[in-house]
Amino acid sequence: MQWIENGDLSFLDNRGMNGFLEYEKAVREIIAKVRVNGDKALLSYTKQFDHVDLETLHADSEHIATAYRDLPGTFIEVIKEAAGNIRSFHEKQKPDSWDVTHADGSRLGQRVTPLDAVGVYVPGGTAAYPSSVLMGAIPALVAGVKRIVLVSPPQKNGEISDGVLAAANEIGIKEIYQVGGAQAIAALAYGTETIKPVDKIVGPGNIYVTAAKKEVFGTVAIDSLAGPSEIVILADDSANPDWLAADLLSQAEHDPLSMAILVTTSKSLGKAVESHIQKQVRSLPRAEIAKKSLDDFGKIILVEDYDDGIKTVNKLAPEHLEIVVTNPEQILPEVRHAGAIFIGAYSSEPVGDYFAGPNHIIPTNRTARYSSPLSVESFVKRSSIIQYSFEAMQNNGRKIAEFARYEGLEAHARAIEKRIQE
Ligand SMILES: NC(=O)c1ccc[n+]([C@@H]2O[C@H](COP(=O)([O-])OP(=O)(O)OC[C@H]3O[C@@H](n4cnc5c(N)ncnc54)[C@H](O)[C@@H]3O)[C@@H](O)[C@H]2O)c1
Ligand SMILES: N[C@H](CO)Cc1c[nH]c[nH+]1
Ligand SMILES: [Zn+2]
Repeated sequence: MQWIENGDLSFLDNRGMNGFLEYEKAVREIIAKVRVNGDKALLSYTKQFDHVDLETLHADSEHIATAYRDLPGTFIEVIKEAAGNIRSFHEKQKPDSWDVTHADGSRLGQRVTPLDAVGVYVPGGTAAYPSSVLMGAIPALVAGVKRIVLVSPPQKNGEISDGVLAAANEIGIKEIYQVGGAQAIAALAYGTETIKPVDKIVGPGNIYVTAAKKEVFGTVAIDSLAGPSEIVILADDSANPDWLAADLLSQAEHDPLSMAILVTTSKSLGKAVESHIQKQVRSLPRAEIAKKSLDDFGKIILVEDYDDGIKTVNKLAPEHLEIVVTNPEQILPEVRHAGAIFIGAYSSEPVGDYFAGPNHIIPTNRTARYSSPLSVESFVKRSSIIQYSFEAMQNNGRKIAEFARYEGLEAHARAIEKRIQE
């Protein structure tokens, strides 16, 4: 991990969307081929990139039954409980339609309607993510989306992961295709013989998936350009270095491009966290990924005091922020930019990844400055309702016509004036 003791955060300039450029050409070609060759291109790319020769794009419905047989019953219970927590949290986010009738009889309002069809991308290249099935699809279910399509690449054994299928089945998602990468995004956006297009694509994925989402944006909506996972921990001497090391590793193990950062007022804590990381990383199955991520992007940033720490955190605008200081409640109101904020020693980041209820699809790459975690809002749209009465038109028509004429739009003015009584 690199130590930063002079407040220099210029490393942030090298993250962000710059990396997309080198993948854009490859991804454009994949999308173009899917548009022309449909299912045939999906099957051929799955063979090329996932090394699986599929007979069908549909997830095998018999496999759902065997997935249940092969998974431990305790894990199914955990999926059910996590799904319940995620559903309850998202139920609170439901936006309401409203309208107001004024004294002159005019009615103004806002009507909220769910999207018709959405695609949920569930990553599956280097690990399977049943948790992302729950996080991607439950807010869509709560919003009332009728058609939810799940895509995820087949695993090395040639099939979609048991856990992904079981999680989808638990929440009633039936339309599932075993295809991933940029080709899956192209299919969701433009449609193929088997996969009918959707209106919005959500969910995280690797650089190919994200570059493809950027490319199809406009034809469909997307949730965000979610980059590799990030964690920032703001800690003082009161924190347990062994636990902090474990939390930093939890995100470093996702991807060699993940970013794990400790911001601390205590040099001795930093040193202790560093040595715990070295001890812990060796025994991790994904040690190589975690090591690469920490070597390339891991940082220990030494700050003068809490104020300096908060300023640093706000500049980093991380996906996940843990606040592990003596009095975290004092810090919380000062945090302006962070996707999810975990408070105190027991709120370890994986609590949010799997179980607590808030969504784990969260803005990365400093986009927490202006965007929010995936939510029920992501799956609805609003229509404005405008109903003018005779009286409202007589009271306001002349003002509207004046505004229109100022803009040089005579037809607008006349449309209004036809309705005004002399
Ligand atoms: N933000 C979140 O909520 C969240 C959740 C889970 C995972 N993640 C992130 O999602 C990512 C998952 O990545 P992954 O790779 O494991 O799975 P993935 O499903 O995103 O990508 C796998 C696909 O990439 C395509 N691909 C691989 N090599 C290619 C190549 N050379 N050319 C073209 N296409 C290629 C293949 O089609 C393959 O199916 C990680 O970065 C992880 O951190 C984020
Ligand atoms: N931490 C990831 C988001 O950055 C989400 C996740 C899924 N499974 C485990 N973790
Ligand atoms: Zn995680």
